[in-house]
Amino acid sequence: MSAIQLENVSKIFPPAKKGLFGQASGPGFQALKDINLTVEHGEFFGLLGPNGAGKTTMISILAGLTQATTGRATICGYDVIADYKNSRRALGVVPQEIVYDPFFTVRETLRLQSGYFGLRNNDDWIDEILHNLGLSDKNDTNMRALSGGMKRRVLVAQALVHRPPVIILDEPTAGVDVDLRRGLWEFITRLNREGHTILLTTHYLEEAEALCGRIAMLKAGEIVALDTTAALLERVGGDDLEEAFVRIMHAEK
Ligand SMILES: Nc1ncnc2c1ncn2[C@@H]1O[C@H](COP(=O)(O)OP(=O)(O)OP(=O)(O)O)[C@@H](O)[C@H]1O
Repeated sequence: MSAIQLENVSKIFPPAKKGLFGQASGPGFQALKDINLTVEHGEFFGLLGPNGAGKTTMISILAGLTQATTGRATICGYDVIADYKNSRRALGVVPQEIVYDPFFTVRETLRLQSGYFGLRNNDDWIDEILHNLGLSDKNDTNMRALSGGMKRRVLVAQALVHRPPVIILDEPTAGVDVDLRRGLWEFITRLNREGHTILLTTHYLEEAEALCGRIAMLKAGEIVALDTTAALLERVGGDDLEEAFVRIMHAEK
């Protein structure tokens, strides 16, 4: 049983409705085309692709936030639709968008998140997460009083409160300073060493090159490369992953 599995997953977003009677304005948009992907337990996996390639759509399907039009997705063997509760329990997602409740402090936010998973007395683990993300001194700070980078740290913390075996990070280092980047990657690498499966999307390709054992590249909803980072670099050539990425994205199909 794999950590993450997508079998023949396609996603067509319905067309926007317009007019008095809400007529469909077009054929809809195909964001994912017949995706087959397996991530094994313990992998540090990179999902790369240009803006609009379909990365967030794929993550939303795995998190049960968007339904695939066709195909099937599982987390630790749990179907993301039929067995939503178990699949969601096995997964921690750090979303790309910064969303938060402005009425709570950092600790209250994390206690609330723990409550969603039925976890009481989770403060020891919350303390450890806060420490590792450099947030200990923001414990009692209201969410709206945090800087953008600090709010992002809280999103990471929220994804980890229930100690999920699979962690998906959707561009977690966008807009965060060098210190947090380093701290965050140390912490995530440690979690990976302890057995957590990590799926990361990022536009910082040097981060992906340093961290990910295997990489999938998405282009216009299709997987155009899938291999170990080392094999990709060797096969495509170039000095680094950024050059390999550019070559793959510009290659004719
Ligand atoms: N709710 C929606 N309705 C219609 N189209 C959508 C919807 N959500 C996403 N799309 C379209 O699907 C495509 C894939 O979007 P997605 O957000 O998955 O890309 P991405 O690879 O995560 O991009 P980025 O790197 O910019 O975050 C885009 O063309 C986007 O406009």
